Amino acid sequence: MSASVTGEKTNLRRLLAARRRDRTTAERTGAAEAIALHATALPALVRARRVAAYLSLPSEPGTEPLIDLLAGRGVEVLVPLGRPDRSMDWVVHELGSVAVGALGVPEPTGPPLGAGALATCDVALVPGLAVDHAGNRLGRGAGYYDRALADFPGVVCAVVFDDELLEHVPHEPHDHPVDLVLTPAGVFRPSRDRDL
Ligand SMILES: Nc1nc2c(c(=O)[nH]1)N(C=O)[C@@H](CNc1ccc(C(=O)N[C@@H](CCC(=O)O)C(=O)O)cc1)CN2
Ligand SMILES: Nc1ncnc2c1ncn2[C@@H]1O[C@H](COP(=O)(O)OP(=O)(O)OP(=O)(O)O)[C@@H](O)[C@H]1O
Repeated sequence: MSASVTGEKTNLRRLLAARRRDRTTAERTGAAEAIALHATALPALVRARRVAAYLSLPSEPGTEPLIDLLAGRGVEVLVPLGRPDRSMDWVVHELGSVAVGALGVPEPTGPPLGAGALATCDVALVPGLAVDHAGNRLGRGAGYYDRALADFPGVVCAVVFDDELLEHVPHEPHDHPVDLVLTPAGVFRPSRDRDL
């Protein structure tokens, strides 16, 4: 069963990546702004003192307006550094200190705090290619986030485009479900009970 789920994930990733390539700059810019707007009213983020975010790739819904908004409110924002062993380290996000890392992902250049810094965050904003109505998230297939979130005690919030909130996403036992989904259309609260 697991081998077929892995294959289903690969096929779905391909389809979603192709869809992302077709999005216009206007759609991406609009999505980034709308996501930040919805985040302003999200209680988990309003309460948060420290938030784990990520610096978006051009293909992803942009996180810059959201990070600026949080930082403007005095929230401390951490962003990840991918390590070769597929763990993530965390760095305090500061304007102007970003370089493109080995995976093509924008990465902070400040001092790393260690993998344990994630556990000190109230909310983790996580990238994904899709999320389903039960909160199952499809990532890039490297397992960075599933590994990091395995013992995360805070609120996990995925950020995706509207048409990436799907009825069903193939998932495996190691996949860490998300508590919330932010899309340009608003906030979605997955109901785990629907994954029957
Ligand atoms: N913005 C962002 N930062 C992130 C992640 C992510 O998905 N997005 N990660 C989540 O794990 C970690 C880095 N892991 C990654 C694993 C694979 C690829 C990858 O396959 N990149 C493609 C290009 C993807 C694109 O442009 O859309 C490639 O190199 O071909 C990238 C990052 C930590 N930081
Ligand atoms: N908690 C974990 N401990 C060890 N290995 C893990 C863990 N979670 C996932 N993996 C491994 O990582 C690989 C990729 O997993 P998966 O396809 O679910 O990634 P993904 O959810 O798409 O990626 P990401 O979590 O980075 O967004 C799999 O081989 C899986 O066994």
